[in-house]
Amino acid sequence: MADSAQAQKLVYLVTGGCGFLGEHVVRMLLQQEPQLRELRIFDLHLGPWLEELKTGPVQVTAIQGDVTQAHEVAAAVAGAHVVIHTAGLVDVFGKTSPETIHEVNVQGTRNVIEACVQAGTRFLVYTSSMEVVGPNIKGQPFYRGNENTPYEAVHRHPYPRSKALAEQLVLEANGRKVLGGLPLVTCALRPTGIYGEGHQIMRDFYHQGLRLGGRLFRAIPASVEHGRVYVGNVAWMHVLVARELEHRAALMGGQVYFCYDNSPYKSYEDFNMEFLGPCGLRLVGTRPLLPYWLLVFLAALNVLLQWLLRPLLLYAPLLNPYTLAMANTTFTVSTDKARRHFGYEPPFSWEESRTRTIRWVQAMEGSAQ
Ligand SMILES: NC(=O)C1=CN([C@@H]2O[C@H](COP(=O)(O)OP(=O)(O)OC[C@H]3O[C@@H](n4cnc5c(N)ncnc54)[C@H](O)[C@@H]3O)[C@@H](O)[C@H]2O)C=CC1
Ligand SMILES: CC(C)[C@@H](O)CC[C@@H](C)[C@H]1CC[C@H]2[C@@H]3[C@H](O)CC4=CC(=O)CC[C@]4(C)[C@H]3CC[C@]12C
Repeated sequence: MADSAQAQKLVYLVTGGCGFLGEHVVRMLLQQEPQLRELRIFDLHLGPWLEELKTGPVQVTAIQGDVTQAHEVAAAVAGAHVVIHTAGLVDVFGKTSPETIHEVNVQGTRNVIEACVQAGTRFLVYTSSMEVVGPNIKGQPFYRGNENTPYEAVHRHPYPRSKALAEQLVLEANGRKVLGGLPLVTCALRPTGIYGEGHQIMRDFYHQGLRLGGRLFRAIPASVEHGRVYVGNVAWMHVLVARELEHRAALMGGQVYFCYDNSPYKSYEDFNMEFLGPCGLRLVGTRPLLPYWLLVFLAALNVLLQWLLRPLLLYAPLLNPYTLAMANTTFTVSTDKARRHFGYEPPFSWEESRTRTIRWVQAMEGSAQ
């Protein structure tokens, strides 16, 4: 990338740039990256909001494309200095087949890596996930863990498997010679459960609560903590890593970093109520209203119903065996590796993150407030 002596401006490519995280990364780059000359936004589904971005000083290029198509990826990467690869299928609800999840998340990532090598693009930031680590299929807790905490990462579900395989490809690609002979510098960021404006699962919980008369029913013990991180802080970490990779290649290249901020450790459901409560919903029960065995049965019933109804409609409820197991296993992160390696500090405090998310829920159509 250009050093301070050069006036050269940079070309960034964000794959998945129209997604929940991707949109925040795109907007953060436009606000916070002074070296940006062109921002390419590559996505299967382009959002109409992109048009409003084309009035600024940075050239914004929207590219409708599919990461599973190597030639489309190669065309988008050609000439880029930095690639931020967020595109992926985030499906733990059985909406897509395991093959499709693998094709997008693994082969798509392989296509991005090869495109960087062929094009001479030297810096690649990959959006990995906490799920690469866990919770594992044995339900072992990961309590205030960090990037070096020993943990048996064992996955059967196609989503975490695909993220683990893709992350491995990215880290192994670090140091490969790209066109021109210089080394590729890669880095993987592992967000915990992201929340904030645009979070579809939060939207689903909210609408479920509205359908149930303003109530949600506790299914998970309050003692089971799940790490969460605000989308704006995750976006900032991506921007900062992309900027620092060149100057700190020896330290950061081939590394993984958890995405973290000062969001409190709570159960998944109690954390959601930080935003849904002020918007008129109530979480019924100080402990799970149903015994765990019954939840397991209902989750399995949902899988059967999904299979039976598939020829007619997509039935993909929040409760299934995987989501129940995830929600019931503590997974929290406590680390400062990103601060130590590239000076990351979360720009949004917990209070700001909470306020922004509440305002977004309140603005949702059909709000109870
Ligand atoms: N949402 C979360 O809590 C977390 C998400 N992540 C990761 O962050 C990344 C972004 O996730 P979200 O923003 O939540 O998901 P999202 O579904 O909102 O965004 C993903 C974007 O990728 C695009 N995409 C999907 N398949 C594509 C393909 N074949 N070609 C091109 N674009 C394609 C989608 O159109 C979408 O715009 C993913 O890689 C996910 O694994 C990691 C940790 C937590
Ligand atoms: C129905 C109840 C049991 C309810 O509590 C289920 C909650 C469930 C939908 C979520 C619990 C944990 C979430 C996952 C976690 O935040 C880690 C993730 C990382 C990602 O990369 C993508 C999203 C997710 C898998 C996230 C999905 C929703 C949960 C399973």
